[in-house]
Amino acid sequence: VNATPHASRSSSVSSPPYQAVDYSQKIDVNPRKGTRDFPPEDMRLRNWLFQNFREVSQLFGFEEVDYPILESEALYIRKGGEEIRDQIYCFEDRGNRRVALRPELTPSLARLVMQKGQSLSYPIKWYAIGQCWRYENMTRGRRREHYQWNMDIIGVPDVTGEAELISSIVTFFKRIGITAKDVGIKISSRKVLQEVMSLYSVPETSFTKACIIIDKMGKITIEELKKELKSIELSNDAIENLLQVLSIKSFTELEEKLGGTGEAINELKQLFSLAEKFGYSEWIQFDASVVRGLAYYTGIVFEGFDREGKLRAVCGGGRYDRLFSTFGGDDLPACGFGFGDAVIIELLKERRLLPEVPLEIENIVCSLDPDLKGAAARVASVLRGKGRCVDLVLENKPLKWVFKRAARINARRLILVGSAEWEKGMVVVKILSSGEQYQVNVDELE
Ligand SMILES: CC(=O)Nc1cnc2ccccc2c1
Repeated sequence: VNATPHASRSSSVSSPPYQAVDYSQKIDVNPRKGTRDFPPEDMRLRNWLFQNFREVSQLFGFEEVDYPILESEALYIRKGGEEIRDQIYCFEDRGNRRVALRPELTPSLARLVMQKGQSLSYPIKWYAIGQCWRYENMTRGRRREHYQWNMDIIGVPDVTGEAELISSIVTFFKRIGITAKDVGIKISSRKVLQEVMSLYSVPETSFTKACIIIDKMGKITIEELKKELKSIELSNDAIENLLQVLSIKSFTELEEKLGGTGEAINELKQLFSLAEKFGYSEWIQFDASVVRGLAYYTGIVFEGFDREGKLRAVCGGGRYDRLFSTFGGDDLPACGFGFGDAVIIELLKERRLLPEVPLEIENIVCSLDPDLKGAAARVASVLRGKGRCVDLVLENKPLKWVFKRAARINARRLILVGSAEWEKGMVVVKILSSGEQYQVNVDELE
C-alpha cells in the first residue's frame, strides 16, 4: 500500500512493511502500551538499581554477558503448559522466520553456552541485566516489558551453587537497606513433589505439568487447582497427598511424609546448613509450596517474598539440570535466578527506602561577555580534561538565568569567565553553597 499524501495515519494497512502515514498529524508521543520511557529522573533510579545489581555480581566474581533481545521463537516452546508460553511476544520477520522478543534470559544463556561448547572453563558464573518482553492482553493492564537481573552458575552439581546464589540475593537486599524483617526467601525442592508423586506412581511426564499447575496455588481456587491436576491424570489420592505435602513448613513434618533419607530432604538440609555458614539463616525458610512457574526447574527452587504479603515475588530461581538436553545438547548442572526491576521498586516505596538520586553536575561555566564564548569553552575543556563534570552555558544568558540553572543541576561551583580577569589569564570561581568567591589561573583550575 503506497502512502498517498492525504492518507490519514489511522488507516489500517492490508500488508506490511509500513502504515500509510499522514505527516501533517502529530505522532502519538506516548510509549506503546505496557512499555516505559526512562526520562532522566527515572533513569537515575534505574541506574542506581542496576549499579547495585552489578556491584553484587562483581562481589561474587561473576562475569557480565548479554544476548540479543530477538531470539528464535523455538527457544521458548516448551512442554509443561507455562503461562509465559501464551504471552510470548513473537512474530514472523521479513524473512518469514518465527522470532520472539525474549521473555526471559535463561534460554539465551543455554544457547550461548552450547554455542561456545568446550571452549568455556567451568564453572561458568555469568550475570546479565536485560530487558524481557511479554505480550498479554491489556485487560490486566500489566507491563509488557521489564528488566531482569540474572545470575547463573553452570557446572556445579551440588547445592553450594544455590547457596552462593541465595547469598548474592541477600547481599543485594542488605546493600539497598532491606532487612530480613522486610523480606524472606522461601526455599523448597521440586524433588519433594517428585518423591510424593512417585509414591502414587504418577508418570514422570506429568511431573513438570503438575509443578506448573501447583505454582498457580494462591492465584486460582483449590477446586480449580484440583481440576487441573485431575486433567493430567493425577488420582484423587495423589492430589490429596500432594496438596497436603505442599502445606508442610518444617523438615520434621517432611521427614514424616517422605522419610529422612531421600535426595530432596538431604539437599535441603545441606543447603540450610550452608546458609548457616554463609550467615543468612534468618533470611530463609523451608516452604514446600514453592515450585516456581518455569518448566525447566529440576531441584532446589527459591523465591524472595515481601513479608507483609502485599507484593508479588521479588525474585526467584532454582536448579535446572535438564535445560541443555531440551535444546538437544549434553546436560550440564545449572542453577540461577531472575530478579525483576518492578517489584523491588514497589517494595522500596512501601518501606520508604527509595533513594534520592539527585542530578549533580559539579561545575557550571559561563562567560558574561559574548566575545569570550571561546574562552569559556577552553575553560570547560581544561576542567573536563581533569575529569571534572561541566555544564557549559552555550548561549549568551544573563547571570540570573545562570544561577537558576546552577541550582537545578545542583552545581557546586560557578566558573565565570570575565574580560578583566581573562586578560590576566584568570577566571572567577564561586562556591555556590557558601558564596565564597576567588580568582584562579586557568591552568591551576581543577
Ligand atoms: C511486575 C512486572 O512488571 N512483571 C513483569 C513485567 N514484564 C515482563 C515481561 C516479560 C516477562 C515477565 C515480565 C514480568
